[in-house]
Amino acid sequence: MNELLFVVNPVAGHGRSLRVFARLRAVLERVPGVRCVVWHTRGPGHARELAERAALEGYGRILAVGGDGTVHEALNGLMALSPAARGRIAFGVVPAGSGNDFARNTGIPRDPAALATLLASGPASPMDVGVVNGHYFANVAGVGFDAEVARQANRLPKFVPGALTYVFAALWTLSRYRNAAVRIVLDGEILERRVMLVAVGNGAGYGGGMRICPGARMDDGTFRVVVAGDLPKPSVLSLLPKVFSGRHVEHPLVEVYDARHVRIEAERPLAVQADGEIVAASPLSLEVVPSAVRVIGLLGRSSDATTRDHAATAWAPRSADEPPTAGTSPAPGPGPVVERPVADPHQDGRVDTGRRVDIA
Ligand SMILES: Nc1ncnc2c1ncn2[C@@H]1O[C@H](COP(=O)(O)OP(=O)(O)OP(=O)(O)O)[C@@H](O)[C@H]1O
Repeated sequence: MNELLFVVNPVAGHGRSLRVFARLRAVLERVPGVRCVVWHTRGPGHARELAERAALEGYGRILAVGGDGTVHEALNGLMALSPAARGRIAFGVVPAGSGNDFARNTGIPRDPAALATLLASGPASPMDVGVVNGHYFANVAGVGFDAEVARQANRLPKFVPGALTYVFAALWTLSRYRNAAVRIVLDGEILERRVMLVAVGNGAGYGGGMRICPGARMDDGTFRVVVAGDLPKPSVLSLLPKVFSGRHVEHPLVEVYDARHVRIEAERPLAVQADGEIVAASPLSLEVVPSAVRVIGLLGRSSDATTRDHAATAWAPRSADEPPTAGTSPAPGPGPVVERPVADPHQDGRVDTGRRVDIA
């Protein structure tokens, strides 16, 4: 019997998650040999506990039902396990939140029939996980304007729908935000800048489809770091819509780097967001845990394929022992599962030089 363990956040997506899950479950229950086990979260932080417990109880396919906050919590639960225990688990998401950027970044289909097939029997591939000041994240961690937007978005009334939450929060924050002087260390290379934000992407997007780190791949062992410099407010306003296509990186004050280890110090304490949750204040240290978990989805088919491919043409060549880049990966899509062991976050001590990526 193929047992799927669902960790359902009943309040995600402003309560939409229960309806989304009911539809999916109806499809799954018609699939021979599949059994759904459903655990509901009871409050903030509970998804973390449930995901860890599910793994310890031996469930092999663990699915978070909710948005990026639920994924973030469940992922942190899995990262509490040993690499060997994590390696036995296929983790996935049923997108039922407001933003659903993890689902977007991992190419999860919206159609319930396609999703049911993928969750029940689709391949699981190794995915990197980021860690910032001890908190694991799947998509993007950041400091500066974006973290302030996340803080405001989390405080907005729940009737504001989906991506609009972030647009409202961004406009509100813009009216009062001041850029900050920061020192950024990218794999040993130091940058000193006045910035609007620094976004460190394991995945490409956040905020309901904003491709803040276009070209980021969750399976390449590196972060894509976007440093948005001392942009005046009118430029921010004109750049905001471009973030949805990833074209903001063409602005001369926006720099893009690849790095595995990042440290950021700021002139004043800045809130740090990871997957849209405020997790710390600056200074912050981030590193990639390569192939940390196995995820169900089509990692090579993230929704920013066009921008990613555009960016990949300018990537610096890598040495033979490095993971494949976007430009050298095999064609994305279902196929043999690549079985690589999951990594121990404390064993990847490699330090490399941050690479500037010329996007324009
Ligand atoms: N039973 C519960 N009651 C109240 N809050 C909960 C419960 N279970 C989980 N939560 C909290 O709900 C919050 C929102 O969940 P989540 O982020 O998944 O949905 P969302 O905000 O709609 O989606 P997104 O993050 O993609 O915009 C999380 O921060 C989580 O801690």
